[in-house]
Amino acid sequence: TMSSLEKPLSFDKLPSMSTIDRIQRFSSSACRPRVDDMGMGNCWIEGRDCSTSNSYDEDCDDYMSESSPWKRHTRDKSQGDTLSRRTLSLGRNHVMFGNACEKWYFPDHQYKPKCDDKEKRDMTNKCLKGIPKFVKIVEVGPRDGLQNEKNVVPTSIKVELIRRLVASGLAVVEATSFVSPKWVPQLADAKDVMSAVRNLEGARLPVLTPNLKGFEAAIAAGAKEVAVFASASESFSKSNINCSIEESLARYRAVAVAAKELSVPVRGYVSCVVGCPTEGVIPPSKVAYVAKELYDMGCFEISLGDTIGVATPGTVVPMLEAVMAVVPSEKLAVHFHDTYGQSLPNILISLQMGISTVDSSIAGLGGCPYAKGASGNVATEDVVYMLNGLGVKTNVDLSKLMSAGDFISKHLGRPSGSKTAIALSRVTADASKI
Ligand SMILES: CC(C)(COP(=O)([O-])OP(=O)([O-])OC[C@H]1O[C@@H](n2cnc3c(N)ncnc32)[C@H](O)[C@@H]1OP(=O)([O-])[O-])[C@@H](O)C(=O)NCCC(=O)NCCSC(=O)C[C@@](C)(O)CC(=O)[O-]
Repeated sequence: TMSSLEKPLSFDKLPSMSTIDRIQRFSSSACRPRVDDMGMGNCWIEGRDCSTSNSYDEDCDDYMSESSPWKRHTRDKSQGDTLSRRTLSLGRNHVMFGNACEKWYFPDHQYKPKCDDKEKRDMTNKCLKGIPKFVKIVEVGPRDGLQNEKNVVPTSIKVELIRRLVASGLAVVEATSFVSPKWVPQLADAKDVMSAVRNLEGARLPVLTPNLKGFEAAIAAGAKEVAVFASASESFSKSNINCSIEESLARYRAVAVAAKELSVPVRGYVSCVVGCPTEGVIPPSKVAYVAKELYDMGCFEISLGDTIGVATPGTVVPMLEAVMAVVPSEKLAVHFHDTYGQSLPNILISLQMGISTVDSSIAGLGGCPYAKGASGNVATEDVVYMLNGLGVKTNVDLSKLMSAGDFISKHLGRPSGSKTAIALSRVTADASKI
């Protein structure tokens, strides 16, 4: 039996707007305590001073060149004051939830390297060195999430969800798919969704297009960016888009040519980058081949999808190494499903390898109708929480994001799939009783 702490929150306990408001209040700079009020001593101030020294960086470079063959691709080569940026951000994160909870979020041993303790400081930076300063999050909930819902979500709810996601600061929100309504009835209202959000400002709103027919319909509805989706598994290609990998690439070349004429950016997906529901293990060389084909036809970014969520860091590393040998890391994104709870470690190792674009889905919605057993994508709230903790910028407001997650979870009538959303709603509920 589960203890009360372990029980998932029931629907009626989901965070209410007043909870969100409380978080907002906690996170406002007006309430920010002084650094030394935060129970973290002066270590971060000291950390900033120390981290600017050259030897610090050189130590890290030695480590990276010894143990990280992918180093040449990382964007973030010299981060003299990495630690201080992470400190400031950590401070914000910390403040957000108040002193009462600090011991749960930031155990002493994790984030308190002392200046005179060179070994500890080096260790911290060896682990954080490759991680980019900024991560672009591509929100795929309205598309990848809602395509898999048993009940079709009304157009007005989809539109409101997209609005809220954009309002949270997400710069890219995948809005819908112009695919066959016979194959994916959940997104049969693509035209109406797109027409309603086409003039929304502040974010790019790409849509999936499996062929020229879909591309033309998308453009007619007002889409300004599209995505094509190939697979590294022959059998998944067949079951998802009813053609072989080569046939799909030929279709996508036609889409890429048409898009180029209109200056419409095309994103490329590769599915089943680690495993396939029918073929099992997929060799990294196959993934690299498909990724390179998409890149060569003009895709500005290639998203590597662990469609059924079987990857672990142990399989992500060789897969990324193979792909990075043919496509630059800054053109790559990772797209993890959370079937085995491996998404966050998979993302972390991807960041350490220099990836700086991460796909995720609000409230962990998602799955693929043609990949049985695949669970939702990694939850955007969980990704933002982790990145905040690492001091990586995302420009996403976690409280507004939670409001979007709350909105869709309430509509779907089930608790959020985001552990962060559930935990924060508990924390703020507890705080309100103090
Ligand atoms: C690719 C097709 C269309 C081939 O489907 P098909 O049946 O082989 O297509 P067809 O060319 O033979 O045409 C059959 C009918 O579909 C129509 N049709 C043809 N194209 C379109 C279109 N674009 N929009 C609307 N209608 C279309 C076409 O006009 C015709 O209509 P009919 O004459 O029978 O009335 C179909 O298999 C399909 O739509 N598949 C989409 C499947 C899908 O959306 N899967 C989920 C997204 S992929 C994913 O989730 C993975 C990802 C990206 O997230 C990454 C990861 O997690 O790994």
